[in-house]
Amino acid sequence: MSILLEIKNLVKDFNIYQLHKEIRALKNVDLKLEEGKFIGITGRSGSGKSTILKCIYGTYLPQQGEIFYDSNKFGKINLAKASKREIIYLRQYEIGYVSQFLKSMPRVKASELVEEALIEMGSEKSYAKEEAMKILSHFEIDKALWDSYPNTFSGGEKLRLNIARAMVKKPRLLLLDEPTASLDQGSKEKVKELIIQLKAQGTTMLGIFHDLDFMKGVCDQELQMKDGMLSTMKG
Ligand SMILES: Nc1ncnc2c1ncn2[C@@H]1O[C@H](COP(=O)(O)OP(=O)(O)OP(=O)(O)O)[C@@H](O)[C@H]1O
Repeated sequence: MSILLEIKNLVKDFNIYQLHKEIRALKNVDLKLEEGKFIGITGRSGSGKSTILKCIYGTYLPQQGEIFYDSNKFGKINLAKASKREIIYLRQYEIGYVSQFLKSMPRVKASELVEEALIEMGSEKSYAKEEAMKILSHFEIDKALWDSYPNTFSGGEKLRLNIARAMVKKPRLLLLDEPTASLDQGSKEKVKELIIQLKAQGTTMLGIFHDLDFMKGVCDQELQMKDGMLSTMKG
């Protein structure tokens, strides 16, 4: 199996200027993710888990280290040094990110939000509509809501919509930032089913989960984050 993502010696500091303080959120993090595999990261709040994903997704720029991603379009690319244009391309076509928070757009209906994710990738409108309907049904988002604006949705509905939008694209690499944090057991199971399906279709995943039971059976490897360092789970 080939390596899809390789992180070497990643360091990320945050400067809190008002407090004249510097936080080292990531301390020499290394990670290797094989194509088609799913690595799960656990760890205490504030240990640096989200920061890793945000560095990969290009939201944060690390101070040191490399994030090699084997892109379809660009070949092996260091995401820590990629241009804005390259990051935008990769977000559109290859790398997905699901967090607990929905980035809804004003006056875009729930179904359109999902359809647009596919249209952006070049899908036909009719195909996008069909796929959007399938995934919204899978996540049991009430049909009455499909034509509504998500800013009025409940937290759980927003979250399920967010997951649907990222997963419908079947990205090559999917980053999951505690996507099930505030979901009930039934919705968590739906997410799990889709993760298993996506994996079977070849999506590689790196995810953060607090719920260790959820990770069982879906992750190929579990890593633990502690004080900005990543290690293999024991026991
Ligand atoms: N944008 C930022 N500016 C300043 N400090 C930040 C920023 N993002 C994260 N940090 C700090 O970096 C550290 C790691 O944060 P991170 O969000 O990666 O933790 P986490 O393990 O994902 O936590 P949680 O499980 O609570 O989401 C924390 O001390 C946090 O306060």
